[in-house]
Amino acid sequence: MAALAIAVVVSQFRTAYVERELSVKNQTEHFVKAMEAHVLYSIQSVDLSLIGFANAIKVLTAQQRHSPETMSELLSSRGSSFNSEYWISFLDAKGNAVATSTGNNITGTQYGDRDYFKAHLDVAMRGKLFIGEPSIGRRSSQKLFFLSRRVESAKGEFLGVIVAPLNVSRYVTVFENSRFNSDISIALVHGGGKVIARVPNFEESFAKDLGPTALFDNVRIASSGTYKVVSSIDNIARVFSYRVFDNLPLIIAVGSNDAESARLLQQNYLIAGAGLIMLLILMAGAGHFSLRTYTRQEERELRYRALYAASREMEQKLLANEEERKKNEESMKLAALLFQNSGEGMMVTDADGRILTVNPAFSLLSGYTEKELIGHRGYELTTSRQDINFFIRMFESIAQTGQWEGELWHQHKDGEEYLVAMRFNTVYDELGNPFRYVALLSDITKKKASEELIWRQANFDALTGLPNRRMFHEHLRQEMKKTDRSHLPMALVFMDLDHFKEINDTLGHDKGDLLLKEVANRLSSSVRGTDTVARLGGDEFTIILSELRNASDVVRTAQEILKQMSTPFNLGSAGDKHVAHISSSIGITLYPEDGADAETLIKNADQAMYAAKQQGRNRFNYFAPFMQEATRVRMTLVNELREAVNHDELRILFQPIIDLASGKICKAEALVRWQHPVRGLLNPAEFISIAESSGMIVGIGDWVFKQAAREVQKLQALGLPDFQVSVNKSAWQFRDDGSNYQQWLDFLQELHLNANSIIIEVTENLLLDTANAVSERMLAFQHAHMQISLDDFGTGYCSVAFLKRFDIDYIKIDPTFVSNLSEGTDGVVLCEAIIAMAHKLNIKVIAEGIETPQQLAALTAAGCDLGQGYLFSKPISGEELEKQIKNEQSPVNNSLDIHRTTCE
Ligand SMILES: Nc1nc2c(ncn2[C@@H]2O[C@H](COP(=O)(O)OP(=O)(O)OP(=O)(O)O)[C@@H](O)[C@H]2O)c(=O)[nH]1
Repeated sequence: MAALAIAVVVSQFRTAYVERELSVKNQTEHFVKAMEAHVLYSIQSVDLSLIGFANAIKVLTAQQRHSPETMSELLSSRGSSFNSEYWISFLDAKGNAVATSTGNNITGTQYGDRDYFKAHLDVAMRGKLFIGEPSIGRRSSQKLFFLSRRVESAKGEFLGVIVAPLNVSRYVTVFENSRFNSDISIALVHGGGKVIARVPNFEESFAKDLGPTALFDNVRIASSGTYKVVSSIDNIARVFSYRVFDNLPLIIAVGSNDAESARLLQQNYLIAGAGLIMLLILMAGAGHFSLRTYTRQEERELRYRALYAASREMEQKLLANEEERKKNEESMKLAALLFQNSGEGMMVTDADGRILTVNPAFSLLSGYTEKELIGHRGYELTTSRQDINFFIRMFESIAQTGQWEGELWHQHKDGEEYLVAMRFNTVYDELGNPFRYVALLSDITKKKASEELIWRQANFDALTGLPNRRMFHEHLRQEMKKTDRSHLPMALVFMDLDHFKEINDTLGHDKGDLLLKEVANRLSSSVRGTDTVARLGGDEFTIILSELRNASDVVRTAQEILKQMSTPFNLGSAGDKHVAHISSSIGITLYPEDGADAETLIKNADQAMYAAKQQGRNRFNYFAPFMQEATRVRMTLVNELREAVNHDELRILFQPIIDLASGKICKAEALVRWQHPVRGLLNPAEFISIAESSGMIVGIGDWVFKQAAREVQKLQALGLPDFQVSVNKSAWQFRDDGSNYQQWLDFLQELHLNANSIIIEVTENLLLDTANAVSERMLAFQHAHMQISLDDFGTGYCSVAFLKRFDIDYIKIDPTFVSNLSEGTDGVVLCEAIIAMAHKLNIKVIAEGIETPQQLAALTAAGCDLGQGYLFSKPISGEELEKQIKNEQSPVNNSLDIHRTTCE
């Protein structure tokens, strides 16, 4: 039992001892934490002010930085954010005080010897907080320690130190209030060894060097810990817990005196040694002690818990603030980084618009260094392209909204002008007055140029530089609106060059381009500067004659354009003379008379132009409503003709050509007809021009050629191996790429026909118009041994030289000459002359439109070789032709009879 009792007592004693030790340790450790939290919190809030001021000073001019008034104003401007426990001073790069937030005059006081000033001379301190050793203030005589930061320019140049001396008494008060037990000591110690604040015995301990004490022996081993030592300050044995602040040269040490506990502990030992009798009492005493110890423990625990809760709260607050501080610091760093490294130019000016700082991108943009720009006004960089009103509007916007955004021209240091996109923002002070202006700029010269290029490409014709169709439509709508307001009429002139395709074909596309450019120039100079000349495409141009005061102006302009277009164009250079002759056809519509909307107006002008073409070109035409009807009819006909080709409504007829010497049919001209379902049989005059303008002529021409070839095959098979059929080939077919020429030859081969079974009939004008491409095609036909016949001879201006040049086989005297053939008239003389000339050139002559025996007689007398006309036969079907030829081959021959009768 005794053994048991002793074991219980020892165990109890041990438990109490361990508990006490643990509780003292816990208590000091928690104190340490709480105090550290408090100190950190206070330092952090001061440091935030330091960072803010360091950044503010950065953008000041040197003059402002050295001005005690300016600096004092700046430093005291945030007076509300700190109280008398600390103040903020700025020391210049030599350690001389410039100004302080208290407003006291400290200018010139030297602080160059202070540890914090010396520390900041080293660039390694950039962006770091330095805590200086505690000392007595040089002017305030207060017990202080110092928080400080290096101040640099944007380029990293050392400008001085911003320092916050902190009165340590604030810590003394806090520490004192936190002590619930006079045994407890709390000390904040600088990493260099000196005591910043300590309770108790603050006065004696301030700035005392603890470097050689047990505290630093322990600090050198670990950043936190607990040890027991007799204090060198008050000679009391304490359990000390300490902790070195993270990243700061500060240590907090809390000591707890456990003398009373030690005394009670000793009692326990005595009782344990008094013997068994006393065992129960001892046990009770131990219990009592235990109870008392517990009670005191509980008390302490409660106070500790309260303190711990407060410290946790403080810790959490601190953590939150620390996070905020870190965030602030981060965003400031980020802002500084952005400022330095941004590709966008940045400029900060003071409230008067004087440049305080610019970033490297701005220097790159402007060509000026920051140094060269500081003190100047932002607008000095702009060019005269902006007028005073531009700046007035800009300043108004800034004054009203604090912002401005827009584009303006700047001039680079080298003189070159560049366009910038600029955003202006105002930074206000606490009173809401503009404090700084921040401008962000980027060079958009190239972007603008390419946007402009895209815009030009979308709105202007690349060849002539005139507005294109799109731009024209826009102008037209605007002008129509103007007319609606002014009630002054407006005319739309639609001009299309005549036979421009032939310029391309004969002179080449490049010369065609040159001509179009020159046309654009001539048009522009034929109208007023306010009129719009546009190129719709190809050889189509439009002119808007706006706000016409006089109706005759339109006629005069149209006439001037006709004149300008028919004046020869010199398209060559000095050594290469190319003169092109052309003309134009013009259609005119008036707004609002001829159309209420742009589309109608253009469509009607086009119709009027088309009518001018139909009437023979080189003329102008006003739009008239009947043209709409004509257009409608034309469109219907185009559609019907398309159907006609598909529905086999085309017919081919043959008009016999008679050898006047023998009176026999030796050739025939193939003539196309359209068996219209409603209108009956139509002559080519009624649909060929439609076929040409719609491009259907090519297909129709091929079809005619094949029908003619098949017929020749049949006729030759009748025993006339030299029989020939002529087919008309329009200028359109020649203008076409001519690719079907080889197909025609292939087709003849398929039918086992010689190429000269077919005669190609062309008109005089084709020869006149052609030079290269068309003549090549003509020669190609001849090369393949097809013969060429020149239709309508005498109606045009074909010269003898052309006849030779194209090696023409036949000329056909136009029916107008033949109808004039009565004895003694000019007609006879003309026919005789044509025939004589043709024979001289080895060309045979076919007279067309012979209707009377007299005509036949005159032509035969003049030596004409061949003839066709109603006197012999109307155009007839292939079968009828075959029949006639068969008839001829029989003993009774009607044609010959006619011939004989006539000749007799
Ligand atoms: N050189 C050149 N030719 C072009 C250009 N654009 C279109 N053309 C040609 O211009 C010609 C326009 O022909 P059209 O107006 O249809 O006919 P045209 O020969 O003038 O005859 P009409 O208008 O009936 O008198 C076509 O041959 C086009 O290939 C261009 O930019 N340069």
